[in-house]
Amino acid sequence: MLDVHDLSKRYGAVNALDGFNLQVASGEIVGLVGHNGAGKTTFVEIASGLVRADRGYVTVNGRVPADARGDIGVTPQHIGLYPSITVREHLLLFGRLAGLRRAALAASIEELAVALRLTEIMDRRTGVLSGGQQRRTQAATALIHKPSVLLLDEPTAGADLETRQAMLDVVKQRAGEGAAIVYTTHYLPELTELHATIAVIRDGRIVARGNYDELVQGLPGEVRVIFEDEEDLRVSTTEPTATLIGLLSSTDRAISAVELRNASLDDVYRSLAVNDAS
Ligand SMILES: Nc1ncnc2c1ncn2[C@@H]1O[C@H](COP(=O)(O)OP(=O)(O)OP(=O)(O)O)[C@@H](O)[C@H]1O
Repeated sequence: MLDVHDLSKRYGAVNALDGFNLQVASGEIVGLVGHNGAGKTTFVEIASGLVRADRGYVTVNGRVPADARGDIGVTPQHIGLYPSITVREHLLLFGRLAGLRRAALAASIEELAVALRLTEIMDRRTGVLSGGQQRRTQAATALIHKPSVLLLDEPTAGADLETRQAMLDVVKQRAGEGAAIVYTTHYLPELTELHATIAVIRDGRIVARGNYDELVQGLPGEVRVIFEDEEDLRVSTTEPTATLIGLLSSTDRAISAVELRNASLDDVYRSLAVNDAS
C-alpha cells in the first residue's frame, strides 16, 4: 500500500506540492487528475524516490521509497528508453535489475508481450518504434517485476485506441492481483473504465477524493429543450429528469428535441481542478 503524508516541494517561487496527502490501498486504482502544473509529476517523482520532498513523507508497504524500489513500478510521463537496444533487451535488463530469476523473468516477458501486444516488435530497437509502441514497451519495463505499487504518469498520452485498451486491461488486471495503483491522466473516461477512485489535485494538494458517485453527487447536470423554431433553452440542474418534466408540462410551444445530461466526471473536473487563474 502507498501512504503519502503532507508532502511539500518548492521550486523557487513555485509550490509544486503543498500539503499533499494520499492513501492507496492494495487493489485500488486512484485516478489522479488535475490541470497542467498542478503537481502530479512532482508527486510521482517523489513517491518513486527520484526527488526529495522539502516536507512530509511517502511510505511504500511501510518503507521509504529508496528502501522499497523492488516494490515500485513507474512509467514516467516522458518516454525514457534506450534507443539502441531492443524491446526484449529492455525487459531482460529491467527484470534482472529487479532481481528476477531466469524462469520467472522468461514467464513475465511472455505474459507482458501478449498483454501489451509486443510480440511482433520484441526484437526491434526501441529507437525505431512508433510512439505507441514505445509507450507499451515503457509500461512493460514498469510491470516486469510485478510491483505491488504502480505509479503510472500519463501512460496513454498520445496512444492510439489499441495501445490505450491494452494498457487499461493490464492496469485492471494488476489491480485485481492486489497492486496499489496511481494513474494520472487527462482522459477522464479512462478512469470510468478502470473503476478508479478519483483524487483531484489543485495547486499541489488534493482537493477532493472519492468514487465517481460521491464526487458527481450534488453537481448540476443540464436539460436542453430545442423548440421547432430552433430556439433552445438550457437549464443547469441537479434534478435533470424532474426539471425536464416540469418544463414540458409548462410550455405549449412545439418541441423538436430534448437532451438530458446528468453530471459527469468532466463537471467534477471543471468544478474542482481548474483554479481561477488557469
Ligand atoms: N525540476 C523543476 N524545476 C522547476 N520547476 C519545476 C520542476 N518540476 C516541476 N516544476 C514546476 O512545478 C509545478 C508542478 O509541475 P508538475 O510537472 O508536477 O505538474 P503536472 O501536474 O504533472 O503537470 P502536467 O499535467 O502538465 O504534466 C509546475 O509549475 C512546474 O513548472
